[in-house]
Formats: sequence, C-alpha cells, structure tokens
Amino acid sequence: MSCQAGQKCLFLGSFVQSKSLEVLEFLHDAAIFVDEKGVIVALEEGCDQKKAEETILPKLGWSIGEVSVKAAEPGQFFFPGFIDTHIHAPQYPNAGIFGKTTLLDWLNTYTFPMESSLSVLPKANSVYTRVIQRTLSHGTTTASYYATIDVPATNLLSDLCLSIGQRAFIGRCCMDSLAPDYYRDESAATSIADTKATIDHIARIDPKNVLITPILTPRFAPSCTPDLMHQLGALHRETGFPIQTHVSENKNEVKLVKELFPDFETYTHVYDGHGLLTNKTILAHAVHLTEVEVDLIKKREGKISHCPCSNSAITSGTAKVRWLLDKGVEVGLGTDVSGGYSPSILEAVRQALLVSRHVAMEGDDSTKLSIEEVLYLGTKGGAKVVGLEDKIGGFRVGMEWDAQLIGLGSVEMEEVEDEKTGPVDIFGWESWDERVAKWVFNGDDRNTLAVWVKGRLVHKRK
Ligand SMILES: Nc1nc2[nH]cnc2c(=O)[nH]1
Ligand SMILES: [Zn+2]
Repeated sequence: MSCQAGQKCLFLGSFVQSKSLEVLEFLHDAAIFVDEKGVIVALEEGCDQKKAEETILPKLGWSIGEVSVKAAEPGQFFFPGFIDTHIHAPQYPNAGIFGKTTLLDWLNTYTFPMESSLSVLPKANSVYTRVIQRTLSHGTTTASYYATIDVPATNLLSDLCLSIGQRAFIGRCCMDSLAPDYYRDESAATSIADTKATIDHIARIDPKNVLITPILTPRFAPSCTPDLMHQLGALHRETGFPIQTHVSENKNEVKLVKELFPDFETYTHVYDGHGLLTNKTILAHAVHLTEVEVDLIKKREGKISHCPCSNSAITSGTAKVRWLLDKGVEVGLGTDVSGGYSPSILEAVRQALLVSRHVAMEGDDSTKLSIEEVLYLGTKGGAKVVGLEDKIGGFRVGMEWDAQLIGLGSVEMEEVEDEKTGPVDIFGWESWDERVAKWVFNGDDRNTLAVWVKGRLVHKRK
C-alpha cells in the first residue's frame, strides 16, 4: 500500500539525511510515523514492522487497520525531498538552449521571448504542468519559482502547484526598466498592483500558506527602477513575504549595475539601499561578490542560491561556495532553469561538487566540497534559504514528510543492466557512503521511485 495524504503512514527501512554540513546520517531498520496532516510524529531506530505495530502504534493511539505501510526494500532508502531555491518555470521549454550566449544577450535572445509567450494561458498551462511534474519526478518537493510579469499565468502556476502538490514560492516577475517594450511592466505602480493581485490570489487558494507562499521578485537591479525597488521593499516590510532576485552573476551585468546605480558602493548595496536585503532575501548566483558584499549579506542574514549548472552553461563564472560557507552565509542550490539546462537538483548537487573542484584548481584545495556538503546544500541548506528549516529538509519529529524513495538497481553482479533502474546496475557490494556517492554521480530520475510532499504521494515511478 502507498502512503497518501490524509492517511496515517508508516515508513520502514533505511533513511539517509544530512545531520550537519559535513555529516550524513544513516538510519537503518528505522520506522517513521506520519500523521494525516503529513507531520512526522515518531521516529524509531531498530524498529521493524512487528515492533512498530505492537509497541509504537498503541503509544500513538493508532490502530493497525488505519495505517498504510511503505517499506523500502533492501538497498533502497528514503531521502529528504530536494529544495530548488531558484528556478524560472516559464523558461522550461528553453532548457538546453543557450548557444554561446552570456547573461545579457541570453535574456534578449531566448528568455524574454519565451516568457512573454506564456501570457497565452493554454501554453502556460501545459508548460507549468510539465515543469511541476518533471521537477517532482526528480525529487524536488519545494521550489522557489520565478513566473512571468503576467498575472493570470502566474496565478495559474500557483493553482497548479497546489493541485499537483508541490510546495512552492511563487514570484510574479517585476521589471519596469531596461527590458523590451513587449515584455516590461508599464510602471512601478502597475508592477506593484500586479504583484498584489498575485498575493491576493494566493491568499484565496492557500490562506495559511500551507503549501504556496508568494515571494516578491524584483527580477534584478538592471530591470527595476529605484521607485519599484523601494515599493517592493515597503511591501516586504508590510507583508513579511520573502524576496528573491539575482546578484552579481556576470561581469558585464555587474558593470551595468555600476553604471545604472553610480551612487551605490556595490551591486549588493543597491538592494540594501532599497530595503530588499533582509534575512528573507534569496540572492541567486553571487558569483562575483566582493568581500564587502559578502560581509553585508552576512550582516543582513541574506541567503544565497548557488546555481552551478547555469553558471557554467552561460559562462557566468565559478561561485566561491566554500568562501561563502566559511563566512557563515546560508547557501542552497538552484537549477536556474533555463540558464541551467537541467530541472534536477541531483544534477545541481553533482555540478556544485565539480565547480568546487574548478575553484580548487585555481590553487586552494580546501575549496573542494564533499558529497556530504553538496547533499546538505540540496536539502537542509535549501530549507534554511527558503526559511522552512523547521518543517522540511530532514526527518525529525515535528517536521513534515517531504521525501523521496531512492532505488539503485540490481544488487546481483550477474544481472544485466535494467533500463528501469538507471545507468549503474551493479549496486549492493559497496558501503553506504559509496552507494550514496554512486547515486550522486550516476543517478537520475529513474532512481526516484516515489516522492511525497506533506505526506501526499505526488510522484510514483511507473
Ligand atoms: N540566470 C538568470 N539571470 C537573470 N538575471 C535576470 N534575469 C535572469 C534570468 O532569467 N536568469
Ligand atoms: Zn535565475
């Protein structure tokens, strides 16, 4: 029986999660009890189904008949759902298309035309449905989405996340400057009014933000007037909703910001000066930050979304993640579809590891990130970046069941490769640490057997 929302569920088997940045925790022969609301109410180690049913269920006041059981098979494991701290839903049809462009010409060549075309609602419906289903199939249980400037399409993205069951932050993109006529907010006033229209819509469909939360989204400083940024800063103070934007992704962009905002010391100071750098701000990329900027971000407790696939694809640069972590800044991972070519956070996990090696090749070996560290960034780190660390990113009593079941192919050396289980078919002889490393480097959505958000089964591999 599969566990569904609204049911009491018992999950049995092996569970892997980040204990800290450096340490992965392996719980074997464990049992996790999830109530009808999708909340973890008990976690027992050394507990098989018999013990769970005979000793724990009575303590919880649950009867066997009302609990559905999902047991991981030997070699399979439950892992916290991935958190994508930065993804552009309307850019999904462009994934993999970037040619030799860099940020500013990439925006004009590919991105603005595609985003603007999604004001046609049937198209938005099919693109948004696909991106939600595809990211869920890769284990992304929470996504911080940029939508477009169009209110109905942005509201539709909220509706679809809620009905399909993905936890999401939904940002109507604000851009009233330096963008083409066909794709720009008319004024700061209309940009704010349209942002409020999406906030009101989300208040109607999910008033307590159980699954869906609005996020204020000034696209990036070059496409926002000071007036718009000031008003978004005021809206943030008034509503408490988080903020997402881009910072210091590309050298020409940094130069442009200097030209557009000559009175500010740095790019980061532009956001800070407009009330947009707070402990609820997610800054994507942060590739070319100076030390002064990182210190300011730390002081304001701002968060960073590291987007390694995108930074390599559109040649933005190599973000210095070890440095950011050593400075005490919270970092998560973003796919940044479609600057990033892949909707998979597992791909971002592996690219974060590889990019850290490119940084190391510049001379400092200590910058290399470990498997443990990059998996932390994709789960617990991401949860801190989106401000949900008490709810998601790990398995603890009181947290919600946002999880994926991972299966890694055959354990028999003699078996031939099974298309269904992924590119690596010889699993089972290695240690658990090695097994997780093999998953990180060779795994894909074929290994993501099932995905739950807040206790609801939202994806099952066919
Ligand atoms: N990667 C990326 N950077 C941006 N900066 C402003 N807009 C964008 C965008 O859509 N993608
Ligand atoms: Zn982006």
